[in-house]
Amino acid sequence: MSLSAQHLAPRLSTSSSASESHSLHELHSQERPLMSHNNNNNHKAGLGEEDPVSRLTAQASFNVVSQPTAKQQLVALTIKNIKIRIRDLAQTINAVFQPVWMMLVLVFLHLSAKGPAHHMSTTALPFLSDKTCVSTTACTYFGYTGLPATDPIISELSGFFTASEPNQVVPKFYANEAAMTAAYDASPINFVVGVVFLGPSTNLTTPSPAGGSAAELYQYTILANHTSYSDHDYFKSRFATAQDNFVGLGSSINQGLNAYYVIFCFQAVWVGVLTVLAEEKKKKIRMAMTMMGMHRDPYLISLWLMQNIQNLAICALMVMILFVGRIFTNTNAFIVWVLLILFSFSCTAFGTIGAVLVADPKKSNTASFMILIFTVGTFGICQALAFGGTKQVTPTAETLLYLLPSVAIGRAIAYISNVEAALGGVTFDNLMSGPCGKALYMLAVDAVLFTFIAWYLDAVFPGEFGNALPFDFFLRPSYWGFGEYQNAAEILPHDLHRSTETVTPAGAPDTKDHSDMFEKVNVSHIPVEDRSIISARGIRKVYTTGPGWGYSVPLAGLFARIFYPPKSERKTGAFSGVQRQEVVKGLDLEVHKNEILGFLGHNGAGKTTSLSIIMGMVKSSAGSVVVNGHLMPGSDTAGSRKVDMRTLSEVQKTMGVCPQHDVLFETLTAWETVQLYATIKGVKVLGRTAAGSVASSGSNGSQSPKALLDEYLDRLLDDVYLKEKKHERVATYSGGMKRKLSVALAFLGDPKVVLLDEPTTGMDVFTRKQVWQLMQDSKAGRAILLTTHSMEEADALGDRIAILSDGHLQTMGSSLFLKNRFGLGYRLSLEKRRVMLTDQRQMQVHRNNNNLEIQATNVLDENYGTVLFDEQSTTAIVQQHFPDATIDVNTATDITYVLPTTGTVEQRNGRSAQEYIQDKKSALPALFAHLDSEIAANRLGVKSVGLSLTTLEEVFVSLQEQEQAEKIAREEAENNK
Ligand SMILES: Nc1ncnc2c1ncn2[C@@H]1O[C@H](COP(=O)(O)OP(=O)(O)OP(=O)(O)O)[C@@H](O)[C@H]1O
Repeated sequence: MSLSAQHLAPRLSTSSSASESHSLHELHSQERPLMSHNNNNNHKAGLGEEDPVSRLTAQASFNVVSQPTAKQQLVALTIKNIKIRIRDLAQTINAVFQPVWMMLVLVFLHLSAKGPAHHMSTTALPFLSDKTCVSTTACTYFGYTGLPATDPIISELSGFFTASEPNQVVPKFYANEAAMTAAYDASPINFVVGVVFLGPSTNLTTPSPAGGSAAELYQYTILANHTSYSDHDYFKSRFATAQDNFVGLGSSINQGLNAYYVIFCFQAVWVGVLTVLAEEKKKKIRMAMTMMGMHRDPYLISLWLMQNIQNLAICALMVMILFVGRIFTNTNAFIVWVLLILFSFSCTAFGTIGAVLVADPKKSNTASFMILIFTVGTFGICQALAFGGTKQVTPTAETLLYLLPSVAIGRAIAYISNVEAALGGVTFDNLMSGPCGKALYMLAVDAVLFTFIAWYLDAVFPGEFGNALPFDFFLRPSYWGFGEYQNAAEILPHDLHRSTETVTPAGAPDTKDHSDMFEKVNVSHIPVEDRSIISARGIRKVYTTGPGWGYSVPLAGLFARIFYPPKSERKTGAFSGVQRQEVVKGLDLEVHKNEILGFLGHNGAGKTTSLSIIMGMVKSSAGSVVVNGHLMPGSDTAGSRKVDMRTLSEVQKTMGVCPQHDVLFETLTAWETVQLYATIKGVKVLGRTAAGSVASSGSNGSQSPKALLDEYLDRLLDDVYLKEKKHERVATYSGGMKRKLSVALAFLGDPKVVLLDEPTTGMDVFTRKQVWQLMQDSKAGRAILLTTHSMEEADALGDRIAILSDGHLQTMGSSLFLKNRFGLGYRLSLEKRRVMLTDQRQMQVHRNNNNLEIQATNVLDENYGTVLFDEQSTTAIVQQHFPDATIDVNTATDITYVLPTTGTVEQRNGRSAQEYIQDKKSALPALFAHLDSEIAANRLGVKSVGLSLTTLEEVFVSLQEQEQAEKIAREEAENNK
C-alpha cells in the first residue's frame, strides 16, 4: 500500500462554480448536523478517493484491545533500561567506575601517607587478658618491653601521654613480654596498654625523612585488654590513642577519612538515578509513558532495579579495591560488601528524592550537592556531637541516629578502619560486638524506609507534569486495586458529559456579541453514548511564579523575606514578588465520537495547558473534565465522593497521546519503541476485522497472538511510512520522522480518545499530508482533539474548530461557520478575456458595435493579448448586489472582488450577525444570475467566474486583530478610570 501524490490535492484551492453550489447549499442551513460518520471521509482532508482495501490502516485491519498489567510493564521497562545502558556503554562504564576510581584515590592516599619506612607487625597478637580495666584514672602505666628506657621512642611516647593526660600515664619497662603480662594480671587496673617492641629497624638512629613519628622506624605489637572497651569506648580509649600515636600521623588521618570517603564515593549512585528521573521528567517521556497507561510503580521499580543491580557491581569493585589496596585486610570482605550494598540502596532512594526536589536536569548538580551535604554532614555532625570525645550515646539513641544511613555506614567504616589499624578485623565472630552489626540491620531498615519515602514523595509531588496523588493515597484501598471501581462521573449533573446539544461555551465574560460566536450544533442524531467523549467545563489554570532569585540566596534571602517581603507589584528583578498568571480562563469544550476538533490559538494561548489538563497530567485550578465517561482526577466534583484512584488508569487504557515534543528514546529503534509502548499499553490483537481479513488474503486466522501483534505493529509503522526504517535507531531519524513515530504511538492500541498536540510540526508538505490521511482514516470510532498552528490542517481535518485566545475560547464551530461569521466574506474571481495585439483594430470595431463575439479560435492568444475586460461595468454590477464590495486583486488576467458578509455593528443596524450574514448570502444567487446573463450576452469581457470563501487563516488573523483591538480598548478604559 502506498499513498500516491495525485491523491493529495488541497481541499480548498480556487473554488469553482460547482463547489460553490455545494457551499451555497450548506450556507443556507441554520443548524447543521455534526460531521459525517463515514470512515472514508477523504474529501475532508483533500486526499481524494483511495482504494478502500489498500488504504486500510492498522486500526481498520485488526481488532485490538488494551489490557495493561504491572508485571508486563515491569519486564518491558527493565528490558528497555538494560538496552539503553548497554547501548550507552560509555555512560554506563562511567557510572560504574566513578566510585571505583574514587576508591582508588583513597588507596593512593593511604600509600602516600604511610611512607616507605613504615614497619608494622603483620600478624595480630593475642590481647593481654580479658580482665577488666575500667577506671580511666587508675590505669597509670603503659608497659613496654624490647627496648631500653633510653630509646628515643620511649621518651616520645612518654611525652605524648604526659601532654594528653598529665601525671596520669607513665612508661614502665619490663624485661620481657611474660613479665609485662604477669604485671598486668597482678594489677590490671593500673595498666593502660603494653607494647612489645620486636626490635629496632635497621635505620633506628635515622629519623623518618618525611618527619613522621619515630614509631615508623620500629617493629612493634600493641597489647590491650579486649574486653576493656565497649563498642562506644573504642574510639576514645587509650588503646586507640596509643595505636594512633604508634602508627603515625598520616595513617591516622586516613583512618578518620575512610568513612567520609566511602560516603563520598556513592555520590555517583544518587546522581545516576537523579539524572535519569529528572531528564525523563523534563523531556516528558515519563508523562508520555504514563499517558500510555504506565503505572508509576513498575516505572520506579524498574529504574531502582537497574540501579541497584549496577550497585552490586559497584560495591563489589569497591570492596576489591579496599582489600587489594590493603586498606582493609583482616575484615570479612562479604560483611563490607553487604554494608556498602545496603547503603547504596538508600543512595538510590536519595536520588529519587533529589529528583522530586529538583525536577530540572540542569539543576541536578545542585540536588546532588545537597544530598552530599546531607549525607556527609549528618555523619560528621553525629560523629562530632554524639560519638566524639568522651561522649556516650545510649543504644536507643544510637539506633535512632542510625536511621540516617550515612551515620550507620560512616560508623561502621570508621570502626572497621580502626580495628584494622589495630591489626584486628571485623568478622562474623565479632560482628555484633562492634557498631557493624547494628549498622548492618539498621542500613537494611534505612533502605526500606528511604525507598518508601522516595516512592511516597514521587507520588505526591510529581512536579509540573504528572498526576499528583492525594497525601493519603496509599491508605486508600482503590490504589491497591481493592473494591469495586467507582466512577465519580456518575455523581455529576447528567448534562455535563452526555448533553443533548453541543454546549455553547460561556466564553470570556467580556466577549461582545458572544451568543453569535459559537455555532449551535445539533447532536440529536449521535447516540447518547457517543456524545461528549471529551467534555471540559469551566477549566481554569493559574500558574504562580516567583519570588525572584534574590530570595533564594542562602541566609541573605531569608533576611530579605523578613525585612523586604516579596510583593506581587514588583514584577521583575531579583526581588520580584509572587506572580499569578491565569493562562486558561474557563474553557468549555466537547468532542464527540467520530469527530476531530481542531484547536487553534496564538502562541501562549493555553492550548498545551488545556490539553495537559484533559490528559490528567496538569491539575486544573478549577473546572471538570470527563473523558470517556470518567471524571478525571483533580476535577471539581459535585459531591463529596473522592475520585477512585484507578480512574486515570481506566482512562489511559483508551487514550492515545502525541505530546508537543517528541518523547522517544533515542537509542531504541522505531520497532523497539512500538514494542515497548505496546507492552506498556498491554496491546492484544484479538484477530482481524472483516475488512482486514479480506485485505490479508494470504494470512489466515491461525497466526499466533505474537505474530498477529507483530503484524499489527508493522502495519502501524507502515501507516506512517516508517516500515523501511523501523530497525534504525530513533537518534538517526529526521525531525519529521520522529513526529510520525509519535503520531503512530498515539494511535497504538485503538484508543477511543486521541489528543494530538501539534503533531505535524516540522513535517514537509508531503509527509504532512500522509499523516493527515492517517488521521482522517483513523477518525472513525474516536474523538480526536488536535492542536495545530496550521490553518490548512485545521481546515482539512477539523470537523469543528475551536479558537483559543489568551486563555479563553473566542469561537467554536465548523470551518464554514467560522469563515462565514468572521471571514472577509466571499472572493469573486473573474478571468478577463483578451485578444492578440495584432487584432487591436478589429477588437476596437467590435467594441464600438458593442459586439464582443470575437472569433476566438482565430484571434485569441493567451500569452500576447490585450485586455478586453470592461472593469467599470463589471464593478457596477457587483456593487449593485454587494454595495460594500471592493477590488482586492487586479492583474492583467484576473480581477478579484471581496464581497463582505459580516458587517459592522452599524451596518447590521440592530440585526444579529447571523441575520446579517444570511441577508448577504441571499444576494449571491442574484449576483450570479446577473453575471451569467451578461456573459451569455457576450458583454463585460469576462471569460470565467469563480467564487471562494475566505480562508481560515484570514478568519484567524481577523479574530486576533479584533481581540487585540478589544484588549487595547479595555486597557485604555482602565487607564482612563
Ligand atoms: N509551568 C508553567 N509555569 C508558569 N507559566 C506557564 C507554565 N507553563 C505554561 N505557562 C504559561 O502559560 C501560557 C500558555 O502556555 P501553553 O504552553 O499552554 O500555550 P500554547 O497555546 O500551547 O502555546 P504554543 O502554541 O506556543 O505551544 C504561556 O503564557 C506560558 O508562558
